[in-house]
Amino acid sequence: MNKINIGQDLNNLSQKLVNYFFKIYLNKPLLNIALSGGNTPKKFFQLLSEKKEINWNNINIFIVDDRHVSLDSNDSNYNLIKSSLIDHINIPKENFHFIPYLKTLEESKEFYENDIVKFFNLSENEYPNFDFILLGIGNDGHTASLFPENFNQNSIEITTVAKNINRINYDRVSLDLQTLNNSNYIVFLVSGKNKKEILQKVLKKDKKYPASYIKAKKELIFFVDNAAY
Ligand SMILES: O=C1O[C@H](COP(=O)(O)O)[C@@H](O)[C@H](O)[C@H]1O
Repeated sequence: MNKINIGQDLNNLSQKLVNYFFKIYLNKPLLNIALSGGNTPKKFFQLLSEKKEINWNNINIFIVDDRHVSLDSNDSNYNLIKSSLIDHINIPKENFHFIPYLKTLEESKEFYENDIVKFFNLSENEYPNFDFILLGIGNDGHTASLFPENFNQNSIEITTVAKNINRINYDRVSLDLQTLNNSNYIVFLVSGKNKKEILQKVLKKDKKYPASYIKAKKELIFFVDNAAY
């Protein structure tokens, strides 16, 4: 049975999500989290940055996925998370782990994966265990950068790439399915009437869509507004 938390609108939903995140933080003030980009989480990031009770020294922030694009581009998830959250909180520079824009997509992927392996001190065949992951759902059922075209439910990689998919503007690097599913708390944040149809399909676990494969170790919860539900 899906856990769903409904908000009147995106503002109200984002505040509910801050409260949810804060409860997780109170239980475990040392957190390793991964955040998605896109438009939907901006309000959540702003409200989270205003939560003065959070000591960001004890939180490490990773990025769920990013486009292979310069970091100052408006299409960069790094840029979005930095400008709407990181720039407004007191967090040590080394606590923000992002996907660098290197010469090739493969180099960016390798750099990020090495960063994860080192940070979590992983042995071979181990996955990082994030405490909290924020995900979105695209209209095509993608989540992170796991699109119907590049998604492989049997992949054993920590990170993956979305490459040469004609309908998307940029190639991308992403946390892969096993990494996402090895996380404790996963939230899907979904807003707006254009997400209504795909949300119902993902809630019914329609296997055509990568978002339907997400499971969490402790809790998977959908934060949705009235328009999307
Ligand atoms: O492409 C992306 O879009 C999804 C969904 O974004 P949304 O604004 O429509 O919720 C996002 O989760 C992902 O990180 C991003 O790269």
